[in-house]
Amino acid sequence: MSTTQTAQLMDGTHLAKRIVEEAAVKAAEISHRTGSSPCLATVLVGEDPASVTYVRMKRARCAKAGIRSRHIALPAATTTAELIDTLSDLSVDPDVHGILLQHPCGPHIDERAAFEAIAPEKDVDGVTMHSFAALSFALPGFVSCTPGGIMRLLEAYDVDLAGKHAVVVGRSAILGKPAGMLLLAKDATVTYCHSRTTDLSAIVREADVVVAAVGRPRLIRGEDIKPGAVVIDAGYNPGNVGDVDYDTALTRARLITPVPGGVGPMTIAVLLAQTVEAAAKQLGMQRR
Ligand SMILES: Nc1nc2c(c(=O)[nH]1)N[C@@H](CN(C=O)c1ccc(C(=O)N[C@@H](CCC(=O)O)C(=O)O)cc1)CN2
Repeated sequence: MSTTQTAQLMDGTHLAKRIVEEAAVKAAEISHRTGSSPCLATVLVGEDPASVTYVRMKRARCAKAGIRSRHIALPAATTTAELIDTLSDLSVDPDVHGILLQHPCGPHIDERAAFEAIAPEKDVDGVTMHSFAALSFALPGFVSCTPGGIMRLLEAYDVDLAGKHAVVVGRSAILGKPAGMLLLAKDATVTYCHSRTTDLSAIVREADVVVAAVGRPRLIRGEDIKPGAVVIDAGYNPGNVGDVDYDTALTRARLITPVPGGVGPMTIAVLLAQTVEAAAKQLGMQRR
């Protein structure tokens, strides 16, 4: 096996920076024209260290872009009903334009019920059924942030998806499932793989585009990457290790997202862009 890198890296850090800069310009314009700056409410249940870090990163980037954030830290013992009350209050608060409920909330929480308490017009994280339905019908709406970021990366690197075989590994409601629907909307032929899939390797070997979105370090074997494929690694694992065996995949793929510096920064950039869009709409500056 050759150990020479053939893949071009898809630089999520660079593209995300550009998207955040654009969001900052729009946020300033909103503030100037309406006297009110966009505001994102971040809701965190418990103190899972990774979630604390992600929320901190989101708030720091909001601050840089001139987007206000209001943080609600709820104890780990919060019930589903209490969480729904908090999200319902934020949904009718005119000073809040976007709402983020950080996932995961803990095993005792009915996360689906909680997400549904977010008003669709404030669902800047694209997690409600309303947003998922809009995305599935290719209608305007907020997309789930990581899949939205993946699509922007594919577009930025001129990946033509029509007729391509896209294999999405993972079927979570906020990542795998919507990623597959967005790829389908671009005329890719989409195969979903999951924990009950038999012979994952055989399916991945047929993929022109692989989206790895399970959260299992190096699940996708580098040898299974078809030469010339596009590899999107959306796995979040401790220690910044992706779902793809990166070193080997690098020698076979045409394009690949690094971890870190690929899909992760794009997730936050899309969140900010959608928060600004939500604020513009709610403050009467644009129609969706
Ligand atoms: N409500 C949501 N919960 C979760 C989402 C989400 O989109 N909405 N996504 C993930 C985690 N996540 C954001 O919440 C996230 C993960 C990673 C990154 C990121 O930028 N990672 C960097 C590395 C970070 C580091 O150095 O520690 C990278 O990949 O370059 C951003 C967001 C689960 N929950």
